[in-house]
Formats: sequence, structure tokens, C-alpha cells
Amino acid sequence: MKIGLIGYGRMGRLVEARAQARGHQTVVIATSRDAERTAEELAGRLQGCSVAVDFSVAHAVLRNIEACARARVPLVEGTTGWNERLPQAQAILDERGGAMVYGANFSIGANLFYRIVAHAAKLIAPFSDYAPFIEEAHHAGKRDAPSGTALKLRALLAPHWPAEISIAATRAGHIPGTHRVGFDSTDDQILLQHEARTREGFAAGALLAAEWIVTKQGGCYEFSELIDRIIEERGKRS
Ligand SMILES: NC(=O)C1=CN([C@@H]2O[C@H](COP(=O)(O)OP(=O)(O)OC[C@H]3O[C@@H](n4cnc5c(N)ncnc54)[C@H](OP(=O)(O)O)[C@@H]3O)[C@@H](O)[C@H]2O)C=CC1
Ligand SMILES: O=C(O)C1=N[C@H](C(=O)O)C[C@H](O)C1
Repeated sequence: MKIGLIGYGRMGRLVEARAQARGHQTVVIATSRDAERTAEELAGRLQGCSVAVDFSVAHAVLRNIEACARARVPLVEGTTGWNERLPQAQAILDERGGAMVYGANFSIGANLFYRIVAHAAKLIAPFSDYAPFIEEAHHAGKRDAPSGTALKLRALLAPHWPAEISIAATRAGHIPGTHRVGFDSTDDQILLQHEARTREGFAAGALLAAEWIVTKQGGCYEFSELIDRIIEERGKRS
């Protein structure tokens, strides 16, 4: 694949290294130096890419989605902090026939964790003494809080607990990404945790998503849907 990288920081560089190891090529790199470019201008730069991977900043995401859709380049959207703009993103993709796979967390483990948390929520909710809470911890350089993954976890719990669910965010040192979901009762506490050891898992998932979205003509997919398909296929085989 000929990859266009939007964002060339911690994640962008890692995606490039893994992509090269899999025989792909980076042909375009866009950074904060491209911040003033319009969607049309960025689309011009992305012409000829087979796929784009965006790990940049939340305020640039709609422009990046429009640029990819204009250039007819399928997009892997890994940036977090733009959840409330998803309907606008979908409208852009619909209007221009673009293809995008997005996810707050591209690690396979975190996506399996979503499934475990959803199941735990269903199991525990009928026991009214238990109250859920979320904790997340990340490196000091992370801009958004709560993390995109914590917001996704809250969305999984919300149908079972109508009251606001507390999310505590820690920003310190070099933590790649830890998420905990707890259920607290008078007598005990149930604690579930996903801890990324490095960022490699995010990069590997983003490449998996890139190799998948490149085959799609259009549409807006959440990465967890892709994981659901993989779980289903592997379940049939075993
Ligand atoms: N979905 C997932 O699995 C994961 C998501 N993330 C998310 O990815 C995003 C990036 O994270 P990370 O790599 O750690 O961040 P970094 O701060 O390390 O990198 C951000 C990059 O974006 C570039 N940038 C800034 N403004 C613009 C702009 N207007 N247009 C294009 N590029 C721009 C920066 O440019 P410059 O180099 O010039 O500063 C930099 O290269 C965050 O939202 C983070 O939450 C992170 C890890 C996993
Ligand atoms: O910024 C990060 O580093 C991470 N961001 C994602 C998020 O906001 O959930 C995923 C991961 O935890 C790392």
C-alpha cells in the first residue's frame, strides 16, 4: 500500500515503521506544518495514496476526513477527542462516497476488553448495590481527557446505569494507556483492567484496519465491528 500519514508523532512514526516492515510505503506525511491547508489543498497532497492513516489532533479531524473523501483515499482515523462530531463526519463521507474506519483504541486487546466489559455490565446491572466507575491513565503528553477509550467504555455501561458514570483521568510520565472498569458494592469490588505495555498494539491494529478499509468502496465503520467479524470467523473455525 502507498500510505499517507496525517500526524507524524508518537503514533504516526510507529505506524510507518510497522508498515515498512510489512512491505508498505509511506508516500505522504502531513503534520502541524499542514495545519493551515484547506481540505481541498490536503486532498491534492493525498492524491495517489492507497490509504491514509490519521493520528493527529482532534480539531483537524473533520478537515482530514473531507480531504481523504475528496481524494477518494480510504481513511483509518485513530485520533481521539472528536466523538461529538461523528454525525458530521458521517455526513461528509455520505456526501462524497468516502470510506473510513475509526476507533478510539486500535489494540486487539482493548477491543476484546470492550466485549468483556459489555458482558460484565449485563451480568452485574441487575444487582442494584453495584455502582460502576472508570479510571484511565496515560502519558503526560496526551492532550485529551477523558481518553477516547474511557468514553467508549462509558457508552457500553450507560444503557445499564442511567446516572452519570464517573471517569478519573491521570496524566503522568510515559504510561502507554491503562483502562480500568470497576463495580463497587458495600461488600466488595469487581475490577477489570486493560493495560497496554507499549504502543505497538495500537499501530498493529491501525495497519490491520488499513489493509481492510483499502478494499472498501465507501462507508463508515468502527474498528470494533472489524474485530467482531474476526471473532465470528475464528469462532466458526474452532
Ligand atoms: N486509536 C488509537 O488506538 C490511538 C489513538 N491515539 C490518538 O492519536 C492522536 C495522536 O497521538 P500521538 O501520536 O501520541 O500524538 P503526537 O502529539 O505525538 O503527534 C501528533 C501529530 O499530529 C501532528 N499535527 C498537529 N496538528 C496537525 C494538523 N492540524 N494537521 C495535521 N497534523 C497535525 C503533529 O505535528 P508536529 O509533528 O508538527 O507536531 C504530530 O506529528 C491522539 O488523538 C491520541 O489520543 C493515540 C494512540 C492510540
Ligand atoms: O493518546 C494516547 O496515547 C492513547 N489514546 C487513545 C485513547 O484516547 O483512548 C488510546 C490509547 O489508550 C492511547
